[in-house]
Amino acid sequence: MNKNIKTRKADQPLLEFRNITVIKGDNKKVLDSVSITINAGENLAILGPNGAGKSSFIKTIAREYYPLQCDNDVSFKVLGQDRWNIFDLRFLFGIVSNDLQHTFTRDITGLETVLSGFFGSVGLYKERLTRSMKRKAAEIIGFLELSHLKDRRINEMSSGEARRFLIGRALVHDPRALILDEPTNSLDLHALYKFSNILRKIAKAGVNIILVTQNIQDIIPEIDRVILMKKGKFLEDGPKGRILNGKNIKKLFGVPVEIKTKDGYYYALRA
Ligand SMILES: Nc1ncnc2c1ncn2[C@@H]1O[C@H](COP(=O)(O)OP(=O)(O)OP(=O)(O)O)[C@@H](O)[C@H]1O
Repeated sequence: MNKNIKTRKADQPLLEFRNITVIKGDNKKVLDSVSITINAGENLAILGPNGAGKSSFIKTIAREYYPLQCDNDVSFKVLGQDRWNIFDLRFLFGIVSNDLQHTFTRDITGLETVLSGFFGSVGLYKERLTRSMKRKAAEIIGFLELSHLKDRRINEMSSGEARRFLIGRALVHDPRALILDEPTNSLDLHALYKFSNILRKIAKAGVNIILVTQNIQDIIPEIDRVILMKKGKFLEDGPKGRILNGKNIKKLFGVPVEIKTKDGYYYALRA
């Protein structure tokens, strides 16, 4: 993978949110006074049950959702800056969500999917492709072990394959962090293992991973920090070994579990 894709040093935190509250629908606090600092170079997971507010948190990073500004002590900064051009911000964070995947239903090949990342479009129209764009897309596709599928239409791929192409699309801009929203949804065991290995490869190449999930076993060994989220709030935030215990997981999902670890992965077994 291109050296540029490695983490670039930043003297500011990648993201600094303080007291972020987002209200949606019928006065529902989808985020309730959330505070978090993410430093450059950190890999983290946000773990929580359905409806915890995980996707809303990602939408707030992407500025699809905006926080209330009722309090002076609200911070909504990315790389030390409050104001952002929305496109710059979305290229800074490579966001791959199930919503995005649902927009890729047309006859777009894997290669076109990745190339469309340069334009923030869904597939290619009359965009001018440069040689360096083509070179970079081929490099990323090779890195993600997808070369054999590059000419296949995305709507004729398995969920796992399509998702990897969407990750490729997000990587064309050398994002500071790759934000993945429930990336293992609908993957079978084989696809899950494959996906996990590819994610580890991306993290080892120096791309920071922000993984949002409801499955403990999605947390790859390269992720050290875990945040537990429920009802729009962050309940716990810290090193994985301290946070992932039976008591916390019961608090989160309401079921008694025993936590086991193997080869750097964590598993919740019914207690
Ligand atoms: N635009 C919106 N309008 C109304 N309610 C919303 C909106 N966005 C989110 N919500 C509500 O906020 C809560 C949190 O939703 P969100 O999708 O962020 O949770 P989640 O943790 O990602 O859940 P899941 O794991 O099921 O995807 C849910 O109750 C959801 O219905």
